[in-house]
Amino acid sequence: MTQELILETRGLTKEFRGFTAVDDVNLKVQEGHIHALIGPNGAGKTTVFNLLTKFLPPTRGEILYRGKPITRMKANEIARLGLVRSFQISAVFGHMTALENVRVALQRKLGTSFHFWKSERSLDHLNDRAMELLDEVGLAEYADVLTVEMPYGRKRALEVATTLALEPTMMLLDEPTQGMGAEDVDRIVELIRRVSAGRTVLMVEHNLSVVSRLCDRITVLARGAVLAEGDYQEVSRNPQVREAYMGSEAAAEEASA
Ligand SMILES: Nc1ncnc2c1ncn2[C@@H]1O[C@H](COP(=O)(O)OP(=O)(O)OP(=O)(O)O)[C@@H](O)[C@H]1O
Repeated sequence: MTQELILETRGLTKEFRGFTAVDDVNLKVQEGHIHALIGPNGAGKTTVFNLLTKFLPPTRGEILYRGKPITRMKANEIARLGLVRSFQISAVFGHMTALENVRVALQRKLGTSFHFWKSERSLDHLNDRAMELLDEVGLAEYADVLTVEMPYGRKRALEVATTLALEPTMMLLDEPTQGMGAEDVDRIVELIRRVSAGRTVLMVEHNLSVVSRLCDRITVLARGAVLAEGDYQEVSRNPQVREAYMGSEAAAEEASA
């Protein structure tokens, strides 16, 4: 079996004024996997995600994509290499229809190619492709609906469609099921499974049932460092992982008491 790494971090560290939020993290994501980053509150998941997606510069360490350093590249540069962060809902335009939003994403991908705009047929082609992408995420019937009028779960699916427009090799998803009811969660799980075919996915996810259903490999962070790594069976049996989660639950209960 080939075990090609697509994304790797070496000694990734982020300090905020002396506080180490991410501490010497060596992450290895295998090509084709759905890989989850989990951990109790404050473990550093979001900070790692923001380092990988270039929202934050690391204090130390390296990020490699397909063996090449991307540590100092910008978000749009890594997107061109195929490493794409799913857009936030705030980046989807509410006053546009679902179809128009996907079209804008496709246009963004085409960017500078001026010749493209000269032909009526290319615009038709753009519409066809946008429709295909909507269909892929189960939103064909929402094509002409204004985004602002779409239910929350459907907006997240639209966000995935706009990400797919950039033809990612690897997708980075930040809590894709956050704030969703059970029905939407199931739909997004199926969607991620479907769009992960032929791709690699790295996701930060709080919902452990989602992680157990979807992920090939899981990295558990605690206090900024990697606490455990393995498949769901392995990490959920790990006593240190259980303790880290229980500790944080007890702390949360205490805080809300
Ligand atoms: N910009 C910042 N300045 C200072 N400290 C920060 C900053 N961002 C994050 N931190 C701290 O770094 C630690 C890790 O935060 P992070 O948000 O990455 O954790 P998380 O695992 O995503 O948590 P949660 O599950 O609660 O979202 C926390 O203690 C947080 O307070």
